[in-house]
Amino acid sequence: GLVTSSKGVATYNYESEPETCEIFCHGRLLHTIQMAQLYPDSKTFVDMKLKDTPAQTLKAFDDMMAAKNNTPSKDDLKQFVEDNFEKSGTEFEDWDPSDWKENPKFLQLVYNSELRSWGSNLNHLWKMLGRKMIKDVALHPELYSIIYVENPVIVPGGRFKEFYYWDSYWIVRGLLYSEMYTTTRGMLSNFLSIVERFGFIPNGGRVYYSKRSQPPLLAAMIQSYIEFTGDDEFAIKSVDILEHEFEFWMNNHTHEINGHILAAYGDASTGPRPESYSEDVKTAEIFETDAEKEECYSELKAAAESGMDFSSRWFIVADGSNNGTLKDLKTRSIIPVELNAILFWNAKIIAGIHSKSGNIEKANQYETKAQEIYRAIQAVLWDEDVGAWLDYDMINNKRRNYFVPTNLAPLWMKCYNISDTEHIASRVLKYINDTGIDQYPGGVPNTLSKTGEQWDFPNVWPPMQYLLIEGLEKLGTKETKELAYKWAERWTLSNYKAFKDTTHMFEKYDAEEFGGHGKGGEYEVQLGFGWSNGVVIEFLAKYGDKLRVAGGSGLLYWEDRCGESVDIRSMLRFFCDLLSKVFLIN
Ligand SMILES: OC[C@H]1O[C@H](O[C@H]2O[C@H](CO)[C@@H](O)[C@H](O)[C@H]2O)[C@H](O)[C@@H](O)[C@@H]1O
Repeated sequence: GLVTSSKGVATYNYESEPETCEIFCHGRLLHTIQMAQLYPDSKTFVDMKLKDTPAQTLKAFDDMMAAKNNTPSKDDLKQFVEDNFEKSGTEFEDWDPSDWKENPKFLQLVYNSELRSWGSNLNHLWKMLGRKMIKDVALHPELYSIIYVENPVIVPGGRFKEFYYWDSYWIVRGLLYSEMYTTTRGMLSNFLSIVERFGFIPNGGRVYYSKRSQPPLLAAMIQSYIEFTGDDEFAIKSVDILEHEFEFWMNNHTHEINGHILAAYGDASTGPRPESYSEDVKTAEIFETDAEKEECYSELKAAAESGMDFSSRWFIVADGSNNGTLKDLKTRSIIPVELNAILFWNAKIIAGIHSKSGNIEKANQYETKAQEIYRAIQAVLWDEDVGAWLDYDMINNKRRNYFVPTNLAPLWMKCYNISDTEHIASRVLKYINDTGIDQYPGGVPNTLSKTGEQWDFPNVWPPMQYLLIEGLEKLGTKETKELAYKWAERWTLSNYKAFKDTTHMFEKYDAEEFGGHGKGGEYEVQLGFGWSNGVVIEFLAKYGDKLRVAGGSGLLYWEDRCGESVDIRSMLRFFCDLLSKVFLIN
């Protein structure tokens, strides 16, 4: 749906939506095909290309249904899909990024030759993950579920063949370290044009994602691009659109809590998620009325907007705890820490761009907005006793004291009283100690609840490790910096072990196993993988002078600590350590 101009109030316009939504977002055809579960992955169908217009396809569908007395067999439906759709993938053409470099400078910052050569592999992976759309998508958007963008994009990988909004933040940072400035700028221009078309950035680059977003990190991507290139002009030209996206969130996603305005995730469509249709129908089966089922679908889609689909983080049961299942999702009633910290960041970045261009009035206006969000976060979400910011439950009017890495998100964008740094650092370190999150060999788990959902224990997610490590690093005390390095080392070496064992980078990893990959949730773990590569490239660039594998600390060191894969060398080292201690004591 198009929206008002960038000077006006940003709002959804539900009237207009992409034409292929008739096929891929809602309606009888989508329902019938997806409920037949023709493919192991529900996303397969909604990524296909139409052979004829949506209207003709719907007519062919109605004719087929009539001919089969409205009870087609699975084979009839398979045949219908084969006759009327093409496999996905035809929307792309080969693309070799012209700005790709064999030896970006970050590689020279990596001391260890094994890790350097891995960094070079990761740099090569950008070529595998690049996607450029054929012009036919622009000429005939009514035949595709993919949203046309002019410039090639780097995608997450596996089943995720289109851009994903928040993934792109870590992808863009990796690309910047790889010095792929043209590709980065192209991706940012795509996003800016999408805000102009949709009023906000959809969850991913498909029409079926077009009524929900993801954590709004475009301003932060532009800030990263400026940091690396010094291209202030690009930011100044983009600032109206950044304002538009910011106002969209503030106008459509906010709630008043104790006199403060704070945002929550949501969604503006009806029905199950098209890409996981039968899964959502099954989850909602337990509800009797259509209205209750619709509420359940909205909660599922709001959780998808958060990027953490799915997690006990969003469960609220009758006693107010998180001890539930997907039927207990109450995402829309929870004020999430990171979303508000990101909105604070947006306002700060916009203020900074205005002050660069000399628009002091606008700079002050956005600085004031940032301060309002900061005050709201401190008043409603910061918990002095706990030592962290906590999500807020609007049903029970209380903070939710459950560990999620995002409880420390404000450290990442310095959304706290800087003159209070020492105090915050000591509270936060105590929180880390109290929650026991530092005890896992494969990284900090997303939550401490084991539900089988992919954003719960024991899965560890690259963007969350990044957020924690960056936050601790920015806090800047000796202890927090040491912990940041320890976690960065563990993360990088665990990813390296997984890569050595499998030759793959994974979308998520396993807290309980050094070098183990994640699992659970509604689809198989994906390979590729955009944000994983981006995070590791940044850690190699930042910490590569200290990181070591084999011989020194590295893999052996971490595996010893996990009590797994203990080999002869590490056993010897253990006994040597023990002997030296005995001699020292005596
Ligand atoms: O198909 C199920 C869900 O898949 C996506 O979510 C997961 O992958 C995304 C791409 O890496 C990532 O951004 C998200 O955090 C993951 O949970 C998609 O974003 C969901 O909307 C979709 O329902």
